Amino acid sequence: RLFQTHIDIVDDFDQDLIEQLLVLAKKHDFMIFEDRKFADIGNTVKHQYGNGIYRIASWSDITNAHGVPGEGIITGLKEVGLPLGRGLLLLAEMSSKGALTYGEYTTQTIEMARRNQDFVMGFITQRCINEHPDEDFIAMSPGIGLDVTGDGLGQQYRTPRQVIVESGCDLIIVGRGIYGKGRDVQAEGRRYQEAGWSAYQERISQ
Ligand SMILES: O=C(O)c1cc(=O)[nH]c(=O)n1[C@@H]1O[C@H](COP(=O)(O)O)[C@@H](O)[C@H]1O
Repeated sequence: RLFQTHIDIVDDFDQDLIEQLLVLAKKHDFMIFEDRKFADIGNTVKHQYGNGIYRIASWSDITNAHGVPGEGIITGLKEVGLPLGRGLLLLAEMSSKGALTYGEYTTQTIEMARRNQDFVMGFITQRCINEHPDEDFIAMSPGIGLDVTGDGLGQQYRTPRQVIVESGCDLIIVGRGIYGKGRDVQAEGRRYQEAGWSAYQERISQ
């Protein structure tokens, strides 16, 4: 299980929040994924990842980055994250309408990951990326919804079955489908977990 954070939108952030999060992660056995989407040159992201108020690398097991600045972004993040045993996801394909993450951009992003397998563990993607028998990049997919197909701000939703069975992804990332306005968080959490698990079982039984 994975808990995704956007730490920079917490209004009352302090170090105690991190301490509490780490206690919960241990108690309930989940990993933490700060969805920071780094996108700057290696030297800058190195500091954004390791320093500042949030010190993301000190508590987040996984983070993610765009390939747009070139491979230096991975090298910079790796300098900080590898000694701490962290992992990186590259954004190969985004879920939003009109996203520019396709074609040659996506191809080159995947090649960057292949050259950095000591640190890049997978992708944010809408489909399975693995092509070679020895590749085991994890494919994590946001844009998951059982009840709606969009949010009016460009987000596009597919069902767990479409993403896991039809597109071969491994993990679904669900936000407002679980905690959206008026939703019963526990019931929705179970509903999405069950939908994801049954889709996964269908895929591996094929
Ligand atoms: O990197 C991400 O997690 C991400 C990539 C992407 O292409 N699309 C996308 O929606 N996300 C994130 O996934 C989550 C989706 O939230 P909901 O649309 O509420 O389910 C948000 O935290 C987004 O920032």
